[in-house]
Amino acid sequence: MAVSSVPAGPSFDEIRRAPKALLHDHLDGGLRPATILDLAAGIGHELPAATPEGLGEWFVAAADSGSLERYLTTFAHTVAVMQTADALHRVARECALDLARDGVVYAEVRFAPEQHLERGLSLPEVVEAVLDGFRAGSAEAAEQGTPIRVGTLLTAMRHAARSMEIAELSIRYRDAGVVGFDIAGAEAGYPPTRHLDAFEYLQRENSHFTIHAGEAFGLPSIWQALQWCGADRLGHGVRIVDDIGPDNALGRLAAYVRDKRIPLELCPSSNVQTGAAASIREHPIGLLRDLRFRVTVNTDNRLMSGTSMSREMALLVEAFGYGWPELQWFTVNAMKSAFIPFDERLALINDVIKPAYAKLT
Ligand SMILES: O=c1[nH]cnc2c1ncn2[C@@H]1O[C@H](CO)[C@@H](O)[C@H]1O
Ligand SMILES: [Zn+2]
Repeated sequence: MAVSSVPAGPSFDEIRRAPKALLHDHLDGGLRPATILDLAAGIGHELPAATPEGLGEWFVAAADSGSLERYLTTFAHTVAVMQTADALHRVARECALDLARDGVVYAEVRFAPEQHLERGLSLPEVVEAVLDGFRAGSAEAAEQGTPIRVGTLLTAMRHAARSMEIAELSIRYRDAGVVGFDIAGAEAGYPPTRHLDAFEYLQRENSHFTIHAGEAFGLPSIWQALQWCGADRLGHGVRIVDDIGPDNALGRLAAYVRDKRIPLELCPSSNVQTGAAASIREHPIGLLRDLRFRVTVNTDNRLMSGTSMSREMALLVEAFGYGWPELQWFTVNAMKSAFIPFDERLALINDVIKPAYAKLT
């Protein structure tokens, strides 16, 4: 008797070799565990584990907390070792190399300059060290045959009061590698409208920004981010499903998000860890894709989730049975939603992404 078998989806290794685009990745959430150990030893910072494997496991377990607030406490250890120009340069260089090795051809990596001033660096020194590190890592990646373009987003912390300064910093460095602005941190109790002056300033400067919204808090946060602050994209935005009824009827906000093609920077593993989704299989990404929202797949924090772009895609292949057409769609969606100029986005889509997926499908 012939055994019929379901054709297997793309394997992890095939996904790794396919070009991918990443819009939501935190620099201080993606350090190599060995680098944290090395940098911590140099400054006498005490860590909860003594080996790279042990430390990697500690981050994932500690971040697996069911709450965004507890998840965010793990960043104390990464931010602590990123307080000198050398350390920032190293972390940024390694980030570009790690993403390139994972097959990411375009990445927007974000971090909060205001969190790196503990040992005397100024805000411009922080930004320059990171931009230099990305340049060095990207140049090495190109030499190794895995070219990557890295754009930087400057994040302001939503509980703090420096968003205007950080917005100005993003404009000062807009021609040197900074492609946009973001706000992050605990969501409940810190609505994005606290930073309205910064967003209005950025709009007047014809700049781009995304806002973490609809992750730990629901629709009001998404509505404010879009209709008060003017965000170009939503960091997570996963709770937009709260505005989708039975029979998939869209409420006015969900309809607006879909009609205006507002990009959703979805981060499946991170959402499971913070409790925004019960499991990958139950993650709203399946529904949002079926309804043709502008869905993108992202890592958020590779260290805290023990993940990579390839792993996030492989998890979706496993959970939802996706094949190359869906993975290409996510990748093109991300590229269309990037903050670099239109002609550069188009070049990556037409010259890099589409030809590679054409060979795979
Ligand atoms: O998923 C998230 N939601 C909100 N804030 C976050 C998330 N991941 C990281 N950060 C925050 O962003 C800062 C700058 O990179 C990190 O230090 C962390 O506090
Ligand atoms: Zn994030």
